[in-house]
Amino acid sequence: MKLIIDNITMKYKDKIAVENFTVKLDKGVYGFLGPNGSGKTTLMRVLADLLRPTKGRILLNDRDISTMGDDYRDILGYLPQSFGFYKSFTAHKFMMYIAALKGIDQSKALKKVDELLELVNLKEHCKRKIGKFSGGMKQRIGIAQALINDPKILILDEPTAGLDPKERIRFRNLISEISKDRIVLLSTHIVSDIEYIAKEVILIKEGKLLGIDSPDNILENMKGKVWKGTTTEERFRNIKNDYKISNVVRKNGVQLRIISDKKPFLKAIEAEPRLEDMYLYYFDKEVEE
Ligand SMILES: Nc1ncnc2c1ncn2[C@@H]1O[C@H](COP(=O)(O)OP(=O)(O)OP(=O)(O)O)[C@@H](O)[C@H]1O
Repeated sequence: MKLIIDNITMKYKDKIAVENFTVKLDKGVYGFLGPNGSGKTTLMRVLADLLRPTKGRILLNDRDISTMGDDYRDILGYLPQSFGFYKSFTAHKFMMYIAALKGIDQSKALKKVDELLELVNLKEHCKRKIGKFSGGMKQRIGIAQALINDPKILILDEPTAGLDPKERIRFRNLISEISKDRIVLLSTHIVSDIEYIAKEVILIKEGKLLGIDSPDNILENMKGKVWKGTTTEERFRNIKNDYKISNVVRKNGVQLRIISDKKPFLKAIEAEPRLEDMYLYYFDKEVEE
C-alpha cells in the first residue's frame, strides 16, 4: 500500500494553510508534528477527502482519492480534532450507530463492536453514557469508531488533546498495537505522543514540509546541537536571550540544557539529544508540556 501526498497546496481565501506539500507513505505510524496553526488539521482533512485542495492530489496506489468515492471511504478511519459525541448514547449504542452508518450488517457489527470495545478497554463501560466519560475514555471510543470498518488508513487528528499522562501512555500503546498492516497518520504538537511509536516524523512548519525522518535519524542529526552545563546567575542572564534554552534547574548554580549549533559557554558539554530538543531546534519556541 502506497499513499502519496502529491504537491498539496490549500488556500483559504488569501491564507495559505498548506503549501507544495509532498511525502510518500507506506505501512506504519507517521507523526505529523508541528505547532498550532502549522496546517496539520488542514492536511488531515485533505487526506480524509473532506477538503478539496487548491492544488495537488492524494494518491492511493496511484489512484487519485477524489475519484475513488466509497472505495476510499471503505478503507478510511478518521478521528477528527473535535469529535461530536452523542452524549446520551451508551458506548455500545454509539458504536452500533456508527456501524450502521458505515453499512455494516447487524450481526457483524455486534461482533466487531464487542471486539473494539475490548481493544480500547471500554468493555466494562459499554452500558454507560458517553456524556459521563472522561476525556481519555472519549478519545478511546473515538478511536474505536474510527476502526469500525477495519480501515487500512487511519487518520488521527490531535488525538491526545486533553488527556492526562497516564491516558496518553495507554493511548500510545493502543496506537502501536493497531498500527500493524495499516497506515496511521497522527497529527500532534506533542513530541512524546509520537516519540516511541512513529516510524517517521513529518515536520510541518507554516504549511510547509520541513523534513521527514525516523526518530533515530533525527536524534543522530541532533548530535552536537544539545549542550548541558552549570553556570552562574550572572552569565545566565547574559546568554539567555542568545540561546534556545530547553531546561533550567537552579541547584548548585544554574544548570542549563541548551540547543545550539555551537558550544554556548566554555564549561558546557555535549548532551544526549532527545526528540523534544529537536522540536525546540526547529520550531523556535518553548517546549510545551
Ligand atoms: N476555514 C478556515 N478559513 C481560514 N483560515 C483557516 C481555516 N482553517 C484553518 N485556517 C488557517 O490555516 C492555518 C492552518 O490551520 P490548521 O488548523 O490546519 O493548523 P493546525 O496545525 O491543525 O493547528 P491547530 O492544531 O491549532 O488546529 C492557520 O493559520 C489557520 O488559522
